[in-house]
Amino acid sequence: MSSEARTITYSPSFTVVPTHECFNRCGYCNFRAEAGSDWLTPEAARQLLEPLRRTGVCEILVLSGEVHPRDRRRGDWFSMIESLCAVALELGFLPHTNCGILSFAEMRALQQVNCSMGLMLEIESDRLLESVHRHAPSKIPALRVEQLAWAGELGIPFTTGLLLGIGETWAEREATLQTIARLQERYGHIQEVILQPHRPGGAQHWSGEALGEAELLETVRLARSILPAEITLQIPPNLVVDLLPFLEAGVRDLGGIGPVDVVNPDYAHPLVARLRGNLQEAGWKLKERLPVYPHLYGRVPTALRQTLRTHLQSFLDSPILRKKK
Ligand SMILES: O=c1nc2n(C[C@H](O)[C@H](O)[C@H](O)CO)c3cc(O)ccc3cc-2c(=O)[nH]1
Ligand SMILES: C[C@H]1O[C@@H](n2cnc3c(N)ncnc32)[C@H](O)[C@@H]1O
Ligand code: MET
Ligand code: SF4
Repeated sequence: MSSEARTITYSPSFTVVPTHECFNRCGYCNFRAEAGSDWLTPEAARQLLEPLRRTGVCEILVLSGEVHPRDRRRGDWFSMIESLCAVALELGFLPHTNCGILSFAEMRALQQVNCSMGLMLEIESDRLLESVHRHAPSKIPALRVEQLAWAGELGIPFTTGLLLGIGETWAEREATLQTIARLQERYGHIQEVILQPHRPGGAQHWSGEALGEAELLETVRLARSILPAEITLQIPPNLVVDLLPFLEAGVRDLGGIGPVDVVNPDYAHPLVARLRGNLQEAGWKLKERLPVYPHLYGRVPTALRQTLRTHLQSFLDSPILRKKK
């Protein structure tokens, strides 16, 4: 393999949670809280983000619980997320938002203040609406497929993925991957697919077990055989013991790495320096990337382009990327 092929990327990121409040109750969720839990104000967001300037963080990952589209507080919830992204941008960061199901107008509005966005397809199976997704209307597969198509129509660089080990069959995994491949063929906006193994935490209702690594590895191989080559496969490094077999099977990205994984708070992210060292010993080079992949830079709103260029320049200037003399 050429040295170029032995590169694996990650995004230096920091996660901000507008609210843990969510009207869905996914059986596997360790993140959600009941209505009435705190919402983040733009002032609090500014205080949180200000100290992160010039620390190497590029991406602000906005991950949120959801307020029902027909709830009278939906407008306020949406405005909170929009202003949070605006604050992040103003401070020189690049937002990537995954706040669940959006109306077409909401998605278009968030596009203006995000360099990419995301929504996990999870598993395209109506059967799961009787188990883990029984109380989660946002997880109706047809709704989520429509969201991915809307993002495509709007030309938003997009991250999606599968949540694995939630009671799905191999046929359902395959069908989910095929749907993503079909959407990509039509719109070309999907930059990466996360293969997210279910990991149990203290707060979830459902008592399912963790997905085994051998099965995850098999799924990576399946994904690589179904998805077009321009879609990067991502595995969260804090949810597997040994990354190397996954890299051999075609994983080329580790996603956002920051102080905490708010979705799986019991699983600490590895330290980047340590990860870099371990990967280097195995012949892999760990490299920073922005929340948008290079072939989609052209789809980033013009108002965000200067910030994009600034971060790219700082990558080029950083000592670890400087060429050996
Ligand atoms: O640290 C995490 N980052 C998560 N991310 C962050 C992701 O790794 C990066 O934001 C993207 O690679 C963009 O840079 C998600 C992004 C999405 O669009 C959709 C789902 C996730 C899920 C997680 C997650 O569980 N934990
Ligand atoms: C943000 C994304 O996090 C994933 N997610 C939610 N709960 C868990 C869990 N216990 N283990 C792994 N991933 C999870 C879902 O796929 C969601 O879409
Ligand atoms: C912890 S999940 C955060 C994103 C959103 N609520 C979803 O499930 O798609
Ligand atoms: S996974 Fe997302 S949609 Fe489901 S309960 Fe948790 S926060 Fe809500």
